[in-house]
Amino acid sequence: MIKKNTTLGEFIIENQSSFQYSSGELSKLINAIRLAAKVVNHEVNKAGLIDIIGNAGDINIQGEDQQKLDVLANDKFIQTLKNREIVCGIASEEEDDFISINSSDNKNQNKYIVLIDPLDGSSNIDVNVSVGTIFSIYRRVTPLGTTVTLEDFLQPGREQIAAGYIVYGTSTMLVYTTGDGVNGFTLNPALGTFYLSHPNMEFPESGMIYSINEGNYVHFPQGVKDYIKYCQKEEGDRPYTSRYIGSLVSDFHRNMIKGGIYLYPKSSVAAEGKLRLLYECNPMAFIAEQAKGKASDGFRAILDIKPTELHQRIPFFCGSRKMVEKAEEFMQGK
Ligand SMILES: O=P(O)(O)OC[C@H]1O[C@](O)(COP(=O)(O)O)[C@@H](O)[C@@H]1O
Ligand SMILES: [Mg+2]
Ligand SMILES: [Mg+2]
Repeated sequence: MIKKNTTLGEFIIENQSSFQYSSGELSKLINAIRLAAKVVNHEVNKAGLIDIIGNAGDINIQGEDQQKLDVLANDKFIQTLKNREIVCGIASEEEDDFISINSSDNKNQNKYIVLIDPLDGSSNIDVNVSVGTIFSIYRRVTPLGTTVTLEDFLQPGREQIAAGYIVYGTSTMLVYTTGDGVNGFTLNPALGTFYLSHPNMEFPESGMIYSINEGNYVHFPQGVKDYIKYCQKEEGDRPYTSRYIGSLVSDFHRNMIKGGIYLYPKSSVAAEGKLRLLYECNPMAFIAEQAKGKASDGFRAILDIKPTELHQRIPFFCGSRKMVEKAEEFMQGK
C-alpha cells in the first residue's frame, strides 16, 4: 500500500518492480518528464513578468499561431529528453515531423518513444487560466539499435506503456498511469518536490458536468445537439452544469475528480474535430480508461483506432463512463 505524501521519486522506484519490463529505463524517463515539468512550471508561473506571453510569430504544423510558451515548453521537454539519451524518438504537437534520437555511439539501444503536447490550452496562456502538458510513452516496434520510423509513432493507443499530464493551475499537479491505475502528485513549490496527493484516481461512474464549446453549436452534428439538449433538460438529475475552461487537461482533470464529460466533436467547420489523436486523445483516453472512465470518437474506443498520420485529428468524447455511453447513444441515433 503506497502511503499518501510519498514523493514521486519514491513512487517511481517502488512501482518499478511491479512493471514487467523493469530495466529502470521507464523510471528514468518519467523522472526526466518530472524534471522538465518543474522547469516549465517555473516559467509558466512567471508569465506576465518575463517575455513568454503572446505569439512567437510562427504558424505550426497544426495551422495555429505558435505561442511563445508553446515553443518554450516544446524546447524544454525535447532538450531534457535528448540530453539524457533515454528515448529513441520524440514526436510533438509543435514539430512538423518526429525526431529520431541516435545516442553518441549512433546505436540507440533505448526502447521507448515519447509523444508530447508540450503546452495544452494555449489560448489561455495570456489570460492566466490553467494550462498543461500531455505525454504518452510507447515501446518502439522497430528493432533496437536502428533509427526509429513513422511506424513506431502510429501505434494504436492501447499499446501505450504510460501516459500522463501536468496541469499548471492553482497548484501544479502531475497525473499519470503505467497501466496500473492513475495517481496524482502535487508539487510543493517551496521544496520543488511532487508528493502523492491523489492516489488511485477514478472517474465517478456519472456526473453533473458537461464541457463543450457551445459557441460551435450551429456547426455540430445532430447527435451532439440532441445530447446538449438532453444535458440541459429539466428531468431527473438534470439539467447538468456547463463548465468549459478551454484547456483539455483542466477540463479533464476537473471532470475526473467531480464526474463529467468533455466533448470536442467534429463539426461542419472541423471535419475531424480539433484534438490530435497522438498527442491529446490517446494519452487522455488511456488515463480515462485506467480511471474507470471512457473515451471514444462517438462510435469507436479511441484506444482501438489505428493512427494513419502523425498530426491526425479525431472527435473526442471522454469522461464518466455512463455519460460517454449516453452521448454515444445520441451520436448513433439510438
Ligand atoms: O477554443 P476551442 O476551439 O474550444 O478549443 C479548446 C481546446 O483546444 C485546445 O486548446 C487544444 O490544445 P492546444 O492548446 O495544445 O492546441 C484544448 O486544450 C482545448 O480543450
Ligand atoms: Mg492540446
Ligand atoms: Mg499544445
